[in-house]
Order: sequence, then C-alpha cells, then structure tokens
Amino acid sequence: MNKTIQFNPLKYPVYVMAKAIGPACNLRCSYCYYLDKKSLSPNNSSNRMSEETLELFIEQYINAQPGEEVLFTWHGGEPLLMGIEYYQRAIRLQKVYGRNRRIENVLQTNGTLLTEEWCKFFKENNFLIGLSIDGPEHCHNRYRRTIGNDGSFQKAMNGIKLLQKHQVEFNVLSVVNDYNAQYPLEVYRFFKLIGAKYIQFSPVVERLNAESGLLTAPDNTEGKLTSWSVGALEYGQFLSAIFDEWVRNDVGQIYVTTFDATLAGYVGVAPCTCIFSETCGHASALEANGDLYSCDHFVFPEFKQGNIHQKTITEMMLSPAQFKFGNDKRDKLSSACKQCQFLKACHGECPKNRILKLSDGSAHNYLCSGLKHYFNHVHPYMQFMANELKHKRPPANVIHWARAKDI
Ligand SMILES: C[S@@+](CC[C@H](N)C(=O)[O-])C[C@H]1O[C@@H](n2cnc3c(N)ncnc32)[C@H](O)[C@@H]1O
Ligand code: SF4
Ligand code: SF4
Ligand code: SF4
Repeated sequence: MNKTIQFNPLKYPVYVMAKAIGPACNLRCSYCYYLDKKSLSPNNSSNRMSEETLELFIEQYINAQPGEEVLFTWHGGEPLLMGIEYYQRAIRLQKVYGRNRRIENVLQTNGTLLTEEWCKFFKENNFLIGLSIDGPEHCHNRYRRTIGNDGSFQKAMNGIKLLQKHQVEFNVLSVVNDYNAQYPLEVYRFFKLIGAKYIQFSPVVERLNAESGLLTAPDNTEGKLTSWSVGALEYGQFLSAIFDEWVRNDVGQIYVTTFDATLAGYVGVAPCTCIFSETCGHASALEANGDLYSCDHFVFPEFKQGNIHQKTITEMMLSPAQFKFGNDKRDKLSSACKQCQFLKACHGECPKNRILKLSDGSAHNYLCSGLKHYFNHVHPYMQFMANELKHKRPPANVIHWARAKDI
C-alpha cells in the first residue's frame, strides 16, 4: 500500500465523488447509468467501501486540495444504504486529517430512506443534500421505481418533508427524459412549490449494447439509444419553456444551473458546471474498492486512472491521462462546434453526449439541435443580464425588461 502524502501543487481544487456503496441501490430507476456498474467489480460482492479504504480516501483527498476548503461528495448507488455510523466515522476522520481546514459534505440521495435520525445527523454536521426528483408524481414515477416496481414518489416526498422539518439545506437534481420533457412548466412549478431554490437538470442520453445489455461507453459507436433518452429538440424546448417563466418571475430567487452557467459564458467567467466549461476533468468518481475513474459518467475500464491503494488521488488527478481527458473536451470539438456562434457558452456540452458522427469523422453532440434552440431563445435575455452585470447592476432587472417586451 502506498501511503505517501502527496500535496497538490496546482491552484485548482480536485473533486472526487465517493461511491462508498458502489452501484447498490434500493431503487431501480429505468434510466440509471450506474446500476449496471456491478459488472466492474464482480468479486467485491459486498460493494461497501472498507474502513481502510475510507481512511485512505479521506487522508488523500484532503491532501489533494490546494486551499483551506475541502468539499466531500457522497454518491452512489444510494449512499444512505451505508448507514449513519459510516458517515459518523467519515466525519471523525475528516477532523483527524483536516487539521483545521474548512470541510463540507454534500450527499446525493433518492431521499426514500431518509428518517428523523438521518436528518438530525445532516443538520448537526451541516450536510447539503442533493435530492433526486423528476417532477410531480406522474413524471417522477414514470421511471423512478422500487425493486418491486412501485413508484417512489411518496417516499421521496416524505424525505423532502423530513429535510424541511429539520431545516436541512437541499438542492433538487432532476433528470430530463422522454416523458417529463413534455411537461416543463408543471415540473418547474412543482419544484418551486416544494421550496427548491437550486435546481439542476440533467438530460438522459444513454445507449444500450443489445448483446451485453450494458450501457455503451460514450466513445463507442455501437449501441441503440434507449427509449427513455430525451429527444434533442425536446430538451431545448423544455429548457426554453422554463427559462421563459424564470426570466419573468424568478431571477435572483431561484437558481437553475443551466441558466447560471449560460450567463457565465456571456460574462466570460468560469461556469458553475463542467458541461459548459471549455475543458473538464476536475471531478472524478471513486468506486468502493478504491478504483478512480476520470468522471462519474465515464466509469468504463478504459477510463480507470488507478486505485488509491497504489497511487494517490493527487497523482491520478494531475496525471497526463487525466489532463488529456479534460482537454479532449476542447481538443476534440466537432467541426460544427468550432464554427458555432454559441461556442463560448456551450463548449460542445458534455463529451458523454458526443455520439453523433459528422461526415468529416468528428464526434458531435446528440443534443446539439436542442442546445441551439435554447441558446437562440435565451440570447437577448443573456445579453441584457450580462450588460447589467457589466455596469454593476443586478441581473434580476431582466424581469422588468422581459415583461415590458411582452406588452
Ligand atoms: C446515479 S444517482 C446516485 C445518487 C442517488 N441514488 C440518487 O438517485 O440521487 C445520481 C444522479 O444521477 C441521475 N441519473 C441517473 N441516471 C441518469 C442518466 N442516465 N442520465 C442523467 N442523470 C442520471 C439520478 O437521477 C441522480 O440524480
Ligand atoms: S436511486 Fe439513484 S442510483 Fe438508484 S437507481 Fe435511481 S438514479 Fe440510480
Ligand atoms: S465528461 Fe461531462 S460530466 Fe464528465 S467532467 Fe466532462 S463535462 Fe463534466
Ligand atoms: S450548440 Fe451545438 S454546435 Fe454549438 S457549441 Fe453547442 S453542441 Fe456545438
């Protein structure tokens, strides 16, 4: 085992999503890209990160940060399946290895296993919770099903009520699939109704290999698009419809990651999400056995950077292979993206969605027609907000401007 301490000599932080439970989950969401990762570690039947691996991860991860702040992200599978004691141990280890650094924890959950006890623990330890919910009941239950094939909406809502009762901060993470994409305003208004202030939309674009029954790696040309993947144009129309409501009512009150990140592109600052940044590769995924992959959406053997029992996180995250992974987002832009008027805001979106082949051989983003529809739609409003920011005025002034335009 290599326990060498290696500090991060660079300025930017690195992020690792820890999957202490591996792909194990109490739900069976049809579109889930993680459930079939069981095939990666067939010998690790328990799929739980051992105490030894947890300690090594915490020590290495803290050492991999260049500054005082350290953000732990607990992911899965379903991270609550690990039990509270596991996270209590993690907090103790963070204190031991943190040496007075400012440590924060984010946990991404389906919410169905939340209890009073969990919420008390999260409140006491200042966790930020990412809650997965796809909209009102008919939207959520379409694909987010239990092992027994029941809808999980009521249980997820029960989780939200508990979080609210204990005043635990939470964000909403909603996938956009072929079904809920048809109900943009219903979905958005529902999130406002449940008190969500930060909303992130994640489009489903997945292909299945007919022979293996497994999801296809993004760089693989095989595989058939799943029926639950969102249509490209439908995705753009979904975002545009929500934008229209947001820009007239909610700017400065409700934060939608896609809109914030788009504005960042217009202002020329780094966006809050990797998908709209020029390069990526700062956020990797750690499997229960210590294997580290380039990105949560690239957990395929060819993107494994090593194992924390043999190499440090710093070494793997600052390796030429990981830099190449991140720079490929820019260096392998399709010919169409290079000429696009929205390149500075879009940057070809996420490489995992670049599954179309152009005639010159370059890989192009499947969502492009929808992204163009969205960028065209929001362009005048983004220009207005960027100008307000330039003159040190609040971008929320766009609300009056947009309403006046309607008259
Ligand atoms: C893999 S889950 C793990 C954490 C937890 N079980 C949950 O559902 O929040 C992380 C997030 O990915 C989303 N997700 C799952 N499959 C997806 C896919 N094919 N495309 C985009 N997002 C997906 C989930 O809805 C969830 O918000
Ligand atoms: S709850 Fe999360 S990990 Fe479980 S199947 Fe659904 S998306 Fe996947
Ligand atoms: S591949 Fe996509 S999700 Fe992964 S880091 Fe890059 S932009 Fe982000
Ligand atoms: S809108 Fe389409 S062409 Fe333009 S940068 Fe994005 S993916 Fe590329």
